[in-house]
Amino acid sequence: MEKPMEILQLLTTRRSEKRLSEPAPNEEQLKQIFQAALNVPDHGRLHPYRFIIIEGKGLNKFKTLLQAAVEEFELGEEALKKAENLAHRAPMVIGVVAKIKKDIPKVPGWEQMLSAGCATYAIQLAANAQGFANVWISGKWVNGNALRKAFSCEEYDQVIGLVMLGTAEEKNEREKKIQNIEDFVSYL
Ligand SMILES: Cc1cc2nc3c(=O)[nH]c(=O)nc-3n(C[C@H](O)[C@H](O)[C@H](O)COP(=O)(O)O)c2cc1C
Repeated sequence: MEKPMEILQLLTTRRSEKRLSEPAPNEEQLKQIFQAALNVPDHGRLHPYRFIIIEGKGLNKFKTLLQAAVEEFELGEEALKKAENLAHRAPMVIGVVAKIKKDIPKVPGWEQMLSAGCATYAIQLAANAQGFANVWISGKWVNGNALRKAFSCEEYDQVIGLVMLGTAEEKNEREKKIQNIEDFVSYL
């Protein structure tokens, strides 16, 4: 490990940012982000994740997919506005799909889902490490049929995240999240 203190600094101070503008990661920076995602713990080397990059004109298509989910689930006018805002909240979105195989006895679905979750977190950290801000969003629209189809989801797949990526408009200064480690950690 080259610079352990810097890594710890990132892990212990990371924060999400919801107000994001240009620039988003470029091709080289995205490669680093996906290399991080592809190196998470992965039982059976199943690579149970797929990533969909949404930027430029893709963001308009993304908006129609979110709006389709609002209609499909009858979420109402407010959700429609929320969908529109979400599609224009960041210059880039990475959709993360957990690719779940049901027929692998040694690696149940929950393990595959966790691997995909780790990959999503790795995307966030690798983006942070390169100076980009982000937030992991889900919402009811992740189950929308049109979105699932656009993300090439098969029957047991789950869209687990829409990672909004860009540059922080204003730095979100908040206190460290965990106040009392003792509330969460014990010895056997
Ligand atoms: C699986 C998952 C789904 C999430 N979905 C949403 C969401 O739809 N909307 C939202 O505002 N935050 C969502 N969050 C929480 C944010 O990503 C973020 O963690 C939260 O706002 C706390 O900020 P922090 O990461 O700076 O502590 C989700 C987090 C996870 C892990």
